[in-house]
Amino acid sequence: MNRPTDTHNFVQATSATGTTEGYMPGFGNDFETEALPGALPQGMNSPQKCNYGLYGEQLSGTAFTANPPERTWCYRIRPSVKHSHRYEKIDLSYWKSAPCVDPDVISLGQYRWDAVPHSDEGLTWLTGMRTMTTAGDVNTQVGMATHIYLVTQSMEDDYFFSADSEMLVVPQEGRLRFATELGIIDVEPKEIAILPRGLVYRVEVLEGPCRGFVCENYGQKFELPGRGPIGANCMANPRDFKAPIAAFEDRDAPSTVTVKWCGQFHTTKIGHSPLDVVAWHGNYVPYKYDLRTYCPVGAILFDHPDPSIFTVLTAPSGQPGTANIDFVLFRERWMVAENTFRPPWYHKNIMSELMGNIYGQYDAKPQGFVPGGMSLHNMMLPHGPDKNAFEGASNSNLGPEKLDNTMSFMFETRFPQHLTGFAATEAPLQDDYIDCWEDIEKKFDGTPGKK
Ligand SMILES: O=C(O)Cc1cc(O)ccc1O
Ligand SMILES: [Fe+2]
Repeated sequence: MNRPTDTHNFVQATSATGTTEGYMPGFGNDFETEALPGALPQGMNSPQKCNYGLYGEQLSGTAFTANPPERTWCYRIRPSVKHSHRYEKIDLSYWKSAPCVDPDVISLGQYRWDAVPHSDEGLTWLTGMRTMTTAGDVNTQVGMATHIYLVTQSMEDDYFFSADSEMLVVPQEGRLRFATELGIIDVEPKEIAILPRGLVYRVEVLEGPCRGFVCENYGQKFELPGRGPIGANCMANPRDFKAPIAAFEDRDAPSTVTVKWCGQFHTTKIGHSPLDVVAWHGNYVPYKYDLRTYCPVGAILFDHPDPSIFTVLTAPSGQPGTANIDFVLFRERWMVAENTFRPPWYHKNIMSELMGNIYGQYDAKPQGFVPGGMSLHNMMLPHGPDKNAFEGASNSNLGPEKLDNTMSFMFETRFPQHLTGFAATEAPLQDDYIDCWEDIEKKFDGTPGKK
């Protein structure tokens, strides 16, 4: 029943559906999985002695009394407290946390970047993380950071967890493996992965170089948005979210565990792989989601709805309806609205909008917003279609039109986003971005019906 995987001699459970796919379907489910038969206690969490000599350990991702509480019970070869050194601070100077306001940087502005290029330097998940913006405050667990990752090297005997954040990973190039305490998640472009706060993992390169975007969520976890009148179907469907089946390695090797904690990085040494959870059950899990399964709902007669209609996941704040972060997807879809200016309208927004292009062309910006590139339209800063998009969309024949080969996304937060020094000076900022609106002409001449 159990099958070893190709790397590091993992022993992996069989999936709930009896296949060897490696994942169990469902968002927010209470899962159970074991990589060795009988490793998971039944009917109780803390038997006096666990089978196989395993140690029971609970990972709590919400307050005990949250509604619903989220936690996972792990049955592991060694408890995670076993480490041989005090934590030492280490410097990962490109990975920033809020509050991070550089007095030499002006965050007020409309900004756009080309794809950050790879370098010759070998970079891992930790050394290759490049923070672009930060918002809120990591210490009070509100807000977020956005990063670009440039990864060419696997972590070998090095492991990581973030006590600060849940990480939403949006690959744009290459394939990555997240070997986690709870199992293995492989992702490639058009998929996303979510790594919960506190979960230990190692990141391996399956096919490099790898580039992508990360939203580091300091606040409450991402959840599915309320569906309101849309009802039970379409948008992101719960069954398309996949949690890994249990997989463990029993490996003694000098190893490090790096911890991100209150914006700082600390490392300790252990003598074994911490990916030694043989069985687990619970609802606090890493997961992946295939963006191609997102079923967009939109305007089918006239006008252009707010982009909240394309929300895949939302991380709530304490204020109902006002997210800490929304993760919004602009993917292939039909445009059919009659007598309508179809691209996004010109607007100012209290939320700040960080966008990334996974592939193709975005309708409001036919040029300049390139795959791997990002743009930032900060709190209350006007933006909208560039001159070409405006002219095209206000003069085209409005038959049904398929927007094909297009996938961009937005990390939208209630907090203003501050640029890092890297974003302002090292990343390929397009100095002429605001010129895309420069040639917008005055058409008004006092004549009604002017086109
Ligand atoms: O600015 C953007 O391109 C994102 C966006 C898209 C949309 O359809 C409506 C509003 C909005 O902010
Ligand atoms: Fe916008």
